[in-house]
Amino acid sequence: MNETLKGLSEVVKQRKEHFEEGSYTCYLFDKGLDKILKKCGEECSEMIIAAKNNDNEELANEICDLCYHVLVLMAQQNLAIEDVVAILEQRRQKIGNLKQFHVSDHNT
Ligand SMILES: N=c1c2ncn([C@@H]3O[C@H](COP(=O)(O)OP(=O)(O)OP(=O)(O)O)[C@@H](O)[C@H]3O)c2ncn1[C@@H]1O[C@H](COP(=O)(O)O)[C@@H](O)[C@H]1O
Repeated sequence: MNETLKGLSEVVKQRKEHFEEGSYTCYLFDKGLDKILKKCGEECSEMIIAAKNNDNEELANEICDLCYHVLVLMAQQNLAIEDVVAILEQRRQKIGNLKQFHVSDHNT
């Protein structure tokens, strides 16, 4: 798993366990699920607009905002990043195998 995402996920989980003055993450946990969901929706819309405007610098920044808020959502719901990555990995292997199958199918 990517170290940056893993590190950020750890910080977010720590913020859920221990209050820290001035922490935006603590502010989100304090507000609760509705606020976190609202922020995920908002950041998702901003990502879409950045893509529509063909602004890749803005798009990258909005994707970062969205990833951060999704990590907060996962911590709020007690969903471990490892569990999400495991599903991605299963899909990667399954789809990789399917492609191999189709290629060998064509060659026979
Ligand atoms: N990656 C992020 C990150 N991305 C976005 N944001 C915050 O998300 C907010 C989104 O901006 P908006 O203008 O949409 O929202 P706002 O008007 O500030 O706030 P709302 O009232 O709308 O909630 C900003 O305040 C950003 O600072 C983040 N805040 C924190 N992190 C990471 O989380 C770590 C812990 O941060 P703290 O919890 O603040 O210590 C940091 O070191 C960073 O690595």
